[in-house]
Amino acid sequence: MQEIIKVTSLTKQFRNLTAVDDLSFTVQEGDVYGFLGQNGAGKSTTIRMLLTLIAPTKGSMELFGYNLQQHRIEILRQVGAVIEKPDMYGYLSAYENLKLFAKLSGIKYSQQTLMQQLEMVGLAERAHDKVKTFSQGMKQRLGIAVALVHDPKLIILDEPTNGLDPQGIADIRNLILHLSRELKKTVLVSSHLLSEIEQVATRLLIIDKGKKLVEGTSAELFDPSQTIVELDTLNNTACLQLLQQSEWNKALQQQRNHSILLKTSRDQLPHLHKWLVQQNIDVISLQPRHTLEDFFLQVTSGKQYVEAFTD
Ligand SMILES: Nc1ncnc2c1ncn2[C@@H]1O[C@H](COP(=O)(O)OP(=O)(O)OP(=O)(O)O)[C@@H](O)[C@H]1O
Repeated sequence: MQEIIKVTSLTKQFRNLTAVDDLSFTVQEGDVYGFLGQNGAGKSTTIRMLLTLIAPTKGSMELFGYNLQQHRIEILRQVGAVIEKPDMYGYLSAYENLKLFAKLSGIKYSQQTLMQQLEMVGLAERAHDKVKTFSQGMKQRLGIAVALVHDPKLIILDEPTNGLDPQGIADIRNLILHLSRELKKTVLVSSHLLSEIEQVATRLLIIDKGKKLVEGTSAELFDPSQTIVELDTLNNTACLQLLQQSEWNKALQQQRNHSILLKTSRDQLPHLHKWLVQQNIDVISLQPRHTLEDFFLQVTSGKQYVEAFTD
C-alpha cells in the first residue's frame, strides 16, 4: 500500500501563534482520512500547506513518495481540492463552469465526460442552470466535480459539509463513499463534526491547537472497552520518556509536557498505577476520561473544554 501523504513534524507559525504544531501523520492509498478538530484547530492551515498555498515554518511533507517542495508541479497534478467555498461563476451554468475549469487545467475533455462528472455529483439534471440559482450543497458538489476534472489520485476536501442542511451533508457523504469505493480515490476530508465523517472515514486524526490528539480507525478510537486516561505527574517530561521506553508506549496518545494521555482498558489502570509507583514517578492524578467519543465531543464543542488539555 502506497503512502499518499506523509507529514512529518509540520509546524506553521503566524507571528506568535503556532497554528500547526509539530504535526505528523500518514495517509495510505485508499484511505478516507478524516481530519478532525474544532474551529481554529489548524485543519485549514495544514491543508493549505499540503496544497503549497502557504509555506511551512518547519517540517516536511511527502506526497506519493516525493518531497512536496521539490516536486510541487508533478505532485499537484495528482491532487484535486475544494477549500473554503468553491469559487464558481454564478452567471454561468454548471456545465459551462466545469468546461471552463477543464480548459484551464489543459486536459482533454468531451461533452460526454463533463456530463458524466456532473452525473456523478448528482447535477446532470441541473447542468444547464445558472450556478447562482444553486443551493450551497449543489455548489459544493459542483466544486467537487471541478476538483475531479483532471482525474486526480488524491482529493482534499476542507469542511465540505460546512453550512449544509442534513440532505446536503448526506449527499456529500455518499459522494465521498463513491469516490473512495468506486473510483478508488484517496480522500482527505476535514470537519469539526465527528458525526459528519465518522461513517465514511477509514482513519481519523483529531487535532487541537495544531497538535495531534489521537489517530486511528473508528473502531480503534471508539472501542467502548477502551478509556482515555489522563496522567499528570510532578515531572511529565521524564515520565513521558519512561512510558515511551516501556510496554505502555503503545497506549500513549498525546505527548505533551503538561499532561499525558493514554488509551487503555479500565482493568489495566491498576497495573499502570503500580508501574508508575515502581518507576518512582510522583503521580498527581490518574483519571479515566470516559470514552474517546465523549472526549472528542468535549474537545470539539469547546464548551466543556477539559482544562488539563489547555496550555
Ligand atoms: N494567515 C493567518 N494569519 C494569522 N493567523 C492565522 C492565519 N490563518 C490562520 N490563522 C490562525 O491559525 C489558527 C488555525 O486556523 P485554521 O483556519 O487552520 O483552523 P481550522 O481548524 O481550519 O478551523 P476553521 O474550521 O475555523 O477554519 C487560528 O487561530 C487562525 O486564526
